[in-house]
Amino acid sequence: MAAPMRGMSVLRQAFQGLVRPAGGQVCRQVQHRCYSTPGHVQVDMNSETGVATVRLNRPPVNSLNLDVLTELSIALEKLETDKSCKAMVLASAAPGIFSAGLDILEMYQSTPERCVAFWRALQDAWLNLYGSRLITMAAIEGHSPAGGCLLAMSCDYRVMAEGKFQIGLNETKLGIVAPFWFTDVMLNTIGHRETEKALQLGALYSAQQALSIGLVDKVVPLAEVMPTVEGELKNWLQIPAAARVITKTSMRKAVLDRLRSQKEKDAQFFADFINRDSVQKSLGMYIASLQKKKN
Ligand SMILES: CC/C=C/CC(=O)SCCNC(=O)CCNC(=O)[C@H](O)C(C)(C)COP(=O)(O)OP(=O)(O)OC[C@H]1O[C@@H](n2cnc3c(N)ncnc32)[C@H](O)[C@@H]1OP(=O)(O)O
Repeated sequence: MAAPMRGMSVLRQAFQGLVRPAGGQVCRQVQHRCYSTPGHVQVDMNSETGVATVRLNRPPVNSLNLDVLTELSIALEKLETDKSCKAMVLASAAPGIFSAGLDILEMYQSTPERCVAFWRALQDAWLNLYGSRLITMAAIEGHSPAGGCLLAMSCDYRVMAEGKFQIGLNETKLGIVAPFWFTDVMLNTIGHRETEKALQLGALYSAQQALSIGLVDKVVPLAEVMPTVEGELKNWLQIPAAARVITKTSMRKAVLDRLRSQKEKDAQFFADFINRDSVQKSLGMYIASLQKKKN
């Protein structure tokens, strides 16, 4: 095993294959390279097709805390610079869930410093995903509220499982406000009128409803989600990459630049907003309602 390089986190080095994380496995096969770490993001790179599958793996609900977001960001950075990688499928390793969104416990009774660090990690993960040169597809095999919906919307294409699962930006129901860049992504996905309704109501949609407003692109039985994504990828992979990337970049640049130009202000705003007494009270009540659901 290579010695860790100074100035580089062990986590980052592990993802770059320089060190083997304690207790983790780095396995390399002829066609698949899987970076399986004790962390919460699994990357399986198929070097024959150039398609990487990135699975969120933080059971029970893949809530996005500082660690998950940091790992996701690093995984995306690594794939971005891997010349053999052409496409990325974002999926979940936890059954019945894509992601429950941001970890509410990161926002409840946290310190302002932790809130800022957490928000920066979210900003970076999102900038890497929305700004990726890769073809990105979301395989939504379960619930996908709030931050989970943001991740899915930030991909180029979404396939969702039919049935009881829900997707949407439900922030207002928690007494919080979707940040401007969540709104921008939703505007780019479903248009102004639907976004106004969706955000004010904190709407969570069934897969069929999401399909009808263009929030997802295809709805299929659960077992068909991955095969459908793989089939769709074949179409996208046939398009000359440079032309596709320039088109994608030109359509997303304004939204990406809007956040890039005010990252620190946005992080500070989040920390101040989330620590307001009224917001903390709403979050406390929402957490209690999640607990009560079980009893
Ligand atoms: C300005 C900031 C913007 C914020 C954007 C956000 O992302 S805020 C997060 C919003 N997320 C939600 O509103 C989702 C809340 N969760 C649910 O509705 C359900 O958990 C879900 C996803 C439908 C899954 O239901 P299921 O019945 O399968 O699981 P259960 O509710 O029993 O949850 C299991 C345990 O996970 C805890 N949990 C759920 N969601 C979160 C979360 N987002 N953050 C932290 N923890 C979460 C839940 O409380 C359960 O915990 P337990 O200790 O087992 O009781």
